[in-house]
Amino acid sequence: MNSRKIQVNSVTSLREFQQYLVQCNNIIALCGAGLSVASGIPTFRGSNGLWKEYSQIDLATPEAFQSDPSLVWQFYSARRYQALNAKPNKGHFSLAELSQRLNNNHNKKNINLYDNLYNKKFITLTQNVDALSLRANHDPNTLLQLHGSLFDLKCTGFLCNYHEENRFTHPLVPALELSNLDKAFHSINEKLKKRKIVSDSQNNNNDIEFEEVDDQNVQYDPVKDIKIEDLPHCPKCKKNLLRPSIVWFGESLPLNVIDKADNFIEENKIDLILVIGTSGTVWPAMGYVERVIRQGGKVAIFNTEIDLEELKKDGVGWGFKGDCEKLLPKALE
Ligand SMILES: CC(C)NC(=O)[C@H](Cc1c[nH]c2ccccc12)NC(=O)[C@H](CCCC/N=C(/NCCC(=O)O)S[C@H]1O[C@H](COP(=O)(O)OP(=O)(O)OC[C@H]2O[C@@H](n3cnc4c(N)ncnc43)[C@H](O)[C@@H]2O)[C@@H](O)[C@H]1O)NC(=O)OCc1ccccc1
Repeated sequence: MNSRKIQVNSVTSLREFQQYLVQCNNIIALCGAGLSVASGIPTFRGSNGLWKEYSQIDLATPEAFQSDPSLVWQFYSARRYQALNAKPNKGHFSLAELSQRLNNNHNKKNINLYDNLYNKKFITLTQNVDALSLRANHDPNTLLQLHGSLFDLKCTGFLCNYHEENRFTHPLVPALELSNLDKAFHSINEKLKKRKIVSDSQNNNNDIEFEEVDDQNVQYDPVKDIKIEDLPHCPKCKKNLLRPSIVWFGESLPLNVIDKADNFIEENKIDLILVIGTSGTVWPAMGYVERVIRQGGKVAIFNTEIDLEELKKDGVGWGFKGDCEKLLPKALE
């Protein structure tokens, strides 16, 4: 197939993609928020996307945590609660099944012949922090959480390397108890809006009047101002705050994760990268697609929004337009 010919959503493209898939030896899946939409987790930039409501800078940076750990903890505690109450969807399960099938074929009896013959390798690079791929029983050795997880915690102390995986406790501390998720997100939004108004007025040095909102008829509880001592603290050094072990903007990805991904790409000629439910705006995550294309590998995009021009320009391979929860099981069967 000449690389310029782009196939989108046609039966032929699906068959052609599947014929190519079975010939591939080394495959990568790069996932974004679109993969978890069917599990009820909002995207970041979609219509009611998180970063639509709030700016990353206010909540997903070390500076934001430094200046207002109470607000940032309430934001991540609410997302943790949301992810805890979510369930993996068929999109997560089809990737997990592929990881179990391809990576464990050495010691399994019931594998079909060609899987073993071709000794295939598959890794998933997820930008999602909701741990739903793990809960879908994806092979943990080949699932790389590029941006960390809502369920990993680490100490903020420079000299303390404490970290824990905590997938079940909610709330982590009584002060982070939240009555209603939407209300919690709404109140965080209100607080940031107010803060923005204040900062805008200061910048344009005009003083502002806040018409006092009498809270009782406003259906949301204002963001709590949780005292530092009531926030999650490190049980080891007993001094410093714990923080979500999430990669915030301006922070490096986990080095062990970068190394594993780099080694996989350097040691294997990657035949195919599945780009699933991501807007491709965050780096260095998107750099992996470029590296596969540079290696001569093909790209298959699964997204509700497919920009054909972009596809044509890159001459990537395939674009499957639609909900990845429906597309992936069919494409990877
Ligand atoms: C915004 C962007 C321009 N900024 C960056 O990329 C920055 C800066 C930067 C670095 N290099 C650059 C190069 C160029 C430009 C900018 C940069 N990168 C960083 O800061 C990175 C760190 C980036 C990681 C930030 N953390 C996240 N998450 C954790 C937090 C949290 O979650 O709160 S990023 C976060 O946003 C990203 C959201 O993107 P998507 O997942 O794609 O979601 P989005 O909503 O955008 O799109 C959803 C898509 O799904 C589709 N969809 C919707 N429904 C469905 C459906 N049903 N089915 C299929 N598809 C669907 C939609 O159409 C859409 O396409 C994810 O990565 C997510 O993890 N760190 C760093 O560079 O550090 C340096 C360094 C290096 C060494 C040492 C010290 C420092």
